Amino acid sequence: MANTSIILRVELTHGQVTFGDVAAAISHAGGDVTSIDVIRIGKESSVRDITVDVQDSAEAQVVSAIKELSGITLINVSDRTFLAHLGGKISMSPNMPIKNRDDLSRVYTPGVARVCTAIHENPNKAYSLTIKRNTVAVVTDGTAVLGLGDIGPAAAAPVMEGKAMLFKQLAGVDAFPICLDTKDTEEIIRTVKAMSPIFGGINLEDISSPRCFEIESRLEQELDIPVFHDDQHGTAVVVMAGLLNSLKVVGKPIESIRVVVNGIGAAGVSVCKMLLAAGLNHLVPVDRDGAIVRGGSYEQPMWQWLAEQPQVEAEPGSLDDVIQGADVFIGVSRAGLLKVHHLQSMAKDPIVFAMANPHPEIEPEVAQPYVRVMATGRSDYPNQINNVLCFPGIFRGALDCRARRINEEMKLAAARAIASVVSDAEVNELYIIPSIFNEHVVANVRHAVIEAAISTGVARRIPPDFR
Ligand SMILES: NC(=O)c1ccc[n+]([C@@H]2O[C@H](COP(=O)([O-])OP(=O)(O)OC[C@H]3O[C@@H](n4cnc5c(N)ncnc54)[C@H](O)[C@@H]3O)[C@@H](O)[C@H]2O)c1
Ligand SMILES: O=C(O)C[C@H](O)C(=O)O
Ligand SMILES: [Mg+2]
Repeated sequence: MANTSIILRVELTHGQVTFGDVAAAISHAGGDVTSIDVIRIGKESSVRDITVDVQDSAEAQVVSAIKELSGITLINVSDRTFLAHLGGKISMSPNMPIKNRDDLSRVYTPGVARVCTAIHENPNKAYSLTIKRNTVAVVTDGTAVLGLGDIGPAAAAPVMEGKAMLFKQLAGVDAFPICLDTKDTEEIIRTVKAMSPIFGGINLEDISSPRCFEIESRLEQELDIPVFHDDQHGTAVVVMAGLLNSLKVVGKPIESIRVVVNGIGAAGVSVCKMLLAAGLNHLVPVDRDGAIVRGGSYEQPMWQWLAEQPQVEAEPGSLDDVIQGADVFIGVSRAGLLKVHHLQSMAKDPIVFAMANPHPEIEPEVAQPYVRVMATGRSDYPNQINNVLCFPGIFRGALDCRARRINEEMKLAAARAIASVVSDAEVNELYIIPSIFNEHVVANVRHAVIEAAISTGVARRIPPDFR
């Protein structure tokens, strides 16, 4: 169940109520007091900020429990998550101060003109003389934002800003959120191409399927910088990493397991492709109308591609049917679709990756008694399978070696690099995937990605540590 942290600003009238009464009321209503700040102490009353951890569902009870006490006035309730978003989460800052006319004439007219001319004469110099070498556009149209669906470009911005923060903090990449007010495939392609000169890479984010496949493949063909749809490949890379380690826990080889992937959209298609490339022999892709079966005929080209793969099962059925006997469930669909009776019908030692965000296909507390390995996309449970483990390091590597594209070899190398951060001695049910704060993740992914880029001939520069 999700926890929120709220701050209650209260005025307590001395002699009528004690702080102990307030703490007891909060605790009784399901909240957990984590800190108290005194804002003002007066003769008659005092004002305090009380920070309370509370489950989403109990927030209203905590607030009304406070209101019911006598001798206390609730001045304000603020939510720390909203406070963290005030004014946006990122900003731009110059690399040097402009202190005098001399500085001005170098960074701006007239000095800048010589630099412009140099780039005009040799466009490659854009990499050494502009932000292109380190800048990624995080592009969305707001049509598949987390599992919230088509909420539009403005509402998508907090996710894109969050991705930009993570790019910078984890990998030093300067990423910029671009939220486009169009859902038209051709217009998105045209716009991204038109703005590409300043960027060293394009991270497509939260664009719904099937348009995302066409947008990505066209941009990949038409641009000479890496284009990477994070929800497809970032997710597949991290799922692969988590699965490699989970299979060690349960002692099953990938060749013999049966995997159900629920939700064959952007993330699901790429997850299926990567599983097949890694040697999976029994795959059941499921979308809203049930299993996508071998030999079936589908309008959506990627579903049709799946229907032509020999490892995809031919037996039709709903999730209820096909989950029976499955070793692994991978959910990249919607909240709440997986039930306890599904888990009970799976093979021994079930592995469940319920990755819909922000609410998984099944809540971990509910699933835990029936599964051997449980993972979600969220940071507040163990085993966070989230594409944030991939995109910072993969772009760090691609930018450092000026890769033309991010190819399959680079993705597989990234998956193995993430998995290898957890050693065989460490791996267990609650630790199949490293934390995003593990300092080895980005470094290992970067290294593996550059190595793969060099060996497959897509690197246009050999970074100093590889010479
Ligand atoms: N943890 C992660 O790193 C991560 C990464 C990417 C996506 N996700 C999550 O996965 C989900 C899907 O993301 P996406 O980008 O692929 O979106 P998408 O819109 O491209 O795909 C979602 C798919 O789920 C299918 N679906 C809807 N209802 C279904 C049902 N009842 N049964 C089976 N399938 C159903 C849709 O038809 C669609 O094909 C979202 O919740 C997203 O937050 C998580
Ligand atoms: O944004 C995330 O947390 C992961 C993923 O990109 C998603 O769309 O859910
Ligand atoms: Mg996403």
